[in-house]
Amino acid sequence: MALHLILLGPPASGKGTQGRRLAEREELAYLSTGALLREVLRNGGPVADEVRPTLAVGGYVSDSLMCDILEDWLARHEDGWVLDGFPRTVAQDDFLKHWLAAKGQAVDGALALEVPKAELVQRIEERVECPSCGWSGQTNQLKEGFQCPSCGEKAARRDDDSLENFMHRFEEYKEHTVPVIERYRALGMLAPVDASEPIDVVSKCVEQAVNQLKSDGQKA
Ligand SMILES: Nc1ncnc2c1ncn2[C@@H]1O[C@H](COP(=O)(O)OP(=O)(O)O)[C@@H](O)[C@H]1O
Repeated sequence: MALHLILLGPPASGKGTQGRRLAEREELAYLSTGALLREVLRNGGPVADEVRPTLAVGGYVSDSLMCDILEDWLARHEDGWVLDGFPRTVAQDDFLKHWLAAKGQAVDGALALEVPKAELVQRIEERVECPSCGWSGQTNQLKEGFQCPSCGEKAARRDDDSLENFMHRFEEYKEHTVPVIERYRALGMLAPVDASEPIDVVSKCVEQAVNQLKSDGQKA
């Protein structure tokens, strides 16, 4: 069954870590729109110039550009996916629904990772990412010499992980993404997950939530 799952939650709630694990377990494609945008920045060009000022201050990139990027990615991944970082606004959610509906498909469910703000701030201070393979985690997970535990290349803090930038992203999240979460909750398609627990515990909860979403889907 080609599952279409979306992962919602504030910055640093663990969407990258859990999204990758979930996609691997379910044999689905995985997209982190944040990682994709950071790759665009590294490669340079007109799109990089367009998004750089927004990313630098923790703002959301325009819906039209994000939908264009997604349209291209979705067309290349038709066998099911986990989306991390999209839809981040109600307009992006409308786009996704229409895109899937045109193919006779729909989102199967949304997972919302929940973490208190104070804990998010702590995580941001310790967060690192591997520019080579996209792995994301905490500094204490790195191997000696700041090496990525997944591919061995050098990991680094993200340019946008200053406290000020996080605060702006968090406000954007409350204003634009929480309404998306409420939409899925109202539809009975939201699985909230306590993501303040250790990584393996959260993975287990995500697995249970996805199994529940699958069996709900079979009953519907
Ligand atoms: N769907 C999207 N719409 C608008 N902006 C986005 C979207 N996805 C990613 N971004 C931009 O990329 C940044 C980093 O995203 P991400 O890596 O998911 O980090 P986090 O969830 O920790 O903020 C966001 O703060 C935002 O500026």
